[in-house]
Order: sequence, then structure tokens, then C-alpha cells
Amino acid sequence: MPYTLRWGIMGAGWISSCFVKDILLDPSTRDVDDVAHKVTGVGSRDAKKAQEWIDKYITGDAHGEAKAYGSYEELANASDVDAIYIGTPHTHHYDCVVASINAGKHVLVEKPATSNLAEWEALVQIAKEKNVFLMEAMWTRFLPVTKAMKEVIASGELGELRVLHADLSGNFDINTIPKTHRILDPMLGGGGLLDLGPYPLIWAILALYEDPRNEKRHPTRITGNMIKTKLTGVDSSTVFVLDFEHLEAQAILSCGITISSPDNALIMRFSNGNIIVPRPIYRPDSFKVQKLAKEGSNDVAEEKEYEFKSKLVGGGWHFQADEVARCVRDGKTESDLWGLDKTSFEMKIFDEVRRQGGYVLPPGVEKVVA
Ligand SMILES: NC(=O)C1=CN([C@@H]2O[C@H](COP(=O)(O)OP(=O)(O)OC[C@H]3O[C@@H](n4cnc5c(N)ncnc54)[C@H](OP(=O)(O)O)[C@@H]3O)[C@@H](O)[C@H]2O)C=CC1
Ligand SMILES: O=C1OC[C@@H](O)[C@H](O)[C@H]1O
Repeated sequence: MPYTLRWGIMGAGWISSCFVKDILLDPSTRDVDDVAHKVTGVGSRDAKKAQEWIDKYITGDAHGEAKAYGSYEELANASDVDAIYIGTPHTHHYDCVVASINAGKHVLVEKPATSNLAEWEALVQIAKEKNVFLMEAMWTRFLPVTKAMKEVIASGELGELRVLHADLSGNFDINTIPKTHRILDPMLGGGGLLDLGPYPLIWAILALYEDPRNEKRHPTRITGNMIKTKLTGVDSSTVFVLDFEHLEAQAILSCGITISSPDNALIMRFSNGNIIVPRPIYRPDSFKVQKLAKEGSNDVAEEKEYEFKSKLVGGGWHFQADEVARCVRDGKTESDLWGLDKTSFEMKIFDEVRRQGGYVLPPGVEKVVA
């Protein structure tokens, strides 16, 4: 029998609906038979909204298993919930995680995990005290396409990574949407960096931070530039560069909310070849591996395409949920693939890029400050 994890969903919004639709798919459609998922509760700031959301997104037999709660605290304290998925805006993550952990629940919290590093470190401390599982929902790291790319990198066949370019941008139509939209509102941590920045960064983490030669070292230099929109002052375009001098490698990362990414939005340039990945880099459908005729040359001697679109059933948010279920089943408090240290690395970089870019969150938004 598979181990079944009982989920509570905090925040009846858009990404929560993507997550729930995926985890309620039959796990055999993704060749999983050791874990399964149930949704036993949905918490909203409004009980009626929670029930309407359940009626819309949870169908069939699963519909009767999910109870609606009119506050996040009530959901956190529900006795038939093992783990809570938090799908509220970034600046609310901290309070939602604290409520969940204090009620003894395991937690999967949307990206970015918190508004800053100090908040994240406080959460790690509380999770350790309560001995519960905690993970940022960096779903991209768990996709089969990502695992396949990691295998190519780890095999060493392309040599050493020299430069990684990655961009996630999108046109959010910022002149038309309300200034209270989460992508524009500084109270909700709006702007490109916190919302989209985790995605270019995850590839730098995969290819550089995870390189065994790196031994979990942080970049020797972080450089960040931000352009801010006059509409609300959040960053509309951000470029940040991470230097790993000890690896003689750099990551050039960018994100923005007014234009879309280029076609090949992720390129990893190694001494003996390239990995070329089409947009969107949060869930690439394929990637191309090129081997060079000789080190440093322009001539491609061999090219191979890896295709994943035809194999994906669902949106891809279920793979991270399977990881949570396996970790909880096995009594682990963090994931081996997306451990607490990787989110610390991410939040430290975001703090530094915001500092250099002059993006200060409004007073009171950051619940913990260094
Ligand atoms: N992994 C991924 O692919 C994606 C991740 N995300 C992440 O998910 C989080 C939520 O994004 P998204 O689903 O697009 O956001 P939505 O605006 O759709 O939903 C957020 C939900 O949070 C709750 N909420 C609590 N406080 C507030 C507040 N002050 N203002 C607005 N809503 C509030 C609301 O639920 P209620 O009314 O029920 O209380 C709302 O429905 C973000 O952190 C974002 O970065 C977003 C998109 C994709
Ligand atoms: O996580 C995300 O991925 C896709 C984007 O469109 C969205 O704003 C972001 O939150």
C-alpha cells in the first residue's frame, strides 16, 4: 500500500489550485506507487470562499474528504491534516509557516520561502524545535527534465561549467493591472526578483552550488542591479551575477515583469559543450546537449535532444509533493534534493541583490530582521 499524506491547503488562490489538481491525479500516471495524496482541509480568510474553491477544484471522491476552514489557524489545528501547503503571497509566508509548525504540521511553502533570510532562519529554528519537515516549494528541482539534466552535468561529459545564463521574465501588463496585484504591491513583496528570481537561481544552484567541488560554498561575489517601476517602486527588471571564483565560473541571471524571456532562456556553457534550454525555465519541455569538437571551440561535433513534454501528465507540481510524502514517511525533516541550506543560499542572495538595488520592503512587512 502506498503511504498517503493528508494535506491542508492554506490560501484559496491560483497556485494552490494548480498544486491540488496535480496531487489529486492518480500517481501511477507519473509511475509513482509508493506514495499518494489526499486533501483533507482548505483554509481561507473566508469560509465561504474556501468551500467554493473546494467545489471548483476538488472533484469526485476527493471532494467529500476536504473540509473548508474560515481561517488559517483553524486549518493549522485540524487533527486530520499531516502537512500544510502554503500558497499565500510571499510576505505572508512567514506567519503561515509559524502557525502551521506551532500546530505540529509539516510544511511545504511556496517560493520565495520568506521575505528575507532572517525570517527563513527563524523558521528553520522553529521547525527544528518542533521536529517537523520544512521545504520551500521549488518544484522545478523535482521535475524529471531537471533530474535528466543533472545526470548529464554530473557525468562530467561536458567538462567544467564556465558560464551559466538564465532568465525568467514575463509580461504582466503592469500598466493595466491594479497596483494591489501581488506582482506590483510592495506590501506583498512585488517585483521580478522575489517572484521570478528563484527560477534562474535554481539552475545556478543545480550546476554550481551542488557541484561537489564547490563543497556548499556561497558565491565569492554577488552583483545586483535593479530597475524599478514608477508605478509602485518594485523591481521591473533585475540582473544579478554570481561569481564562484574557486570554480572559475559565473552565473548571469535575470528576471523581469514587462517582457518575455528569450527563446533559449537557459544556456550552460561548459569547457567541452553546452546545454541549451528553451523557455520557460520553471518547467522546460526539453533540452539540447551539444558536445564540442575540441575544448573551447565553436564547432559542435555532436548534438542530442531530450524531450519531456509528451511524458508529463499534469502541470509538474506533484513531484515535489511526492518528495514531501516520502520524507514525512521516512521521518526526515528536510529534503536531500532541496534542503534548508539551498533556501538559505537563495534568501541570502535576494537580500544582497535588494540591498545593492535599493529595494526596501515597507516597514512591518519583514516579520524578522537581521
Ligand atoms: N510554484 C509556482 O509555479 C508558482 C508559485 N507562486 C507563488 O505562490 C504564492 C501565491 O501566488 P498566487 O497563487 O499567484 O497568488 P493569488 O493572489 O492567486 O493567491 C494568493 C492567496 O493568498 C491568500 N492571501 C492571504 N493574504 C493575502 C493578501 N494580503 N492579499 C492577497 N491574497 C492573500 C488569498 O487566499 P484566501 O483569500 O483564500 O485567504 C489568495 O487567494 C506566491 O508566493 C508566488 O510566488 C505563484 C505562481 C506560480
Ligand atoms: O512561480 C511563478 O512562476 C510563473 C510566474 O508566472 C509566476 O508569477 C510565478 O509566481
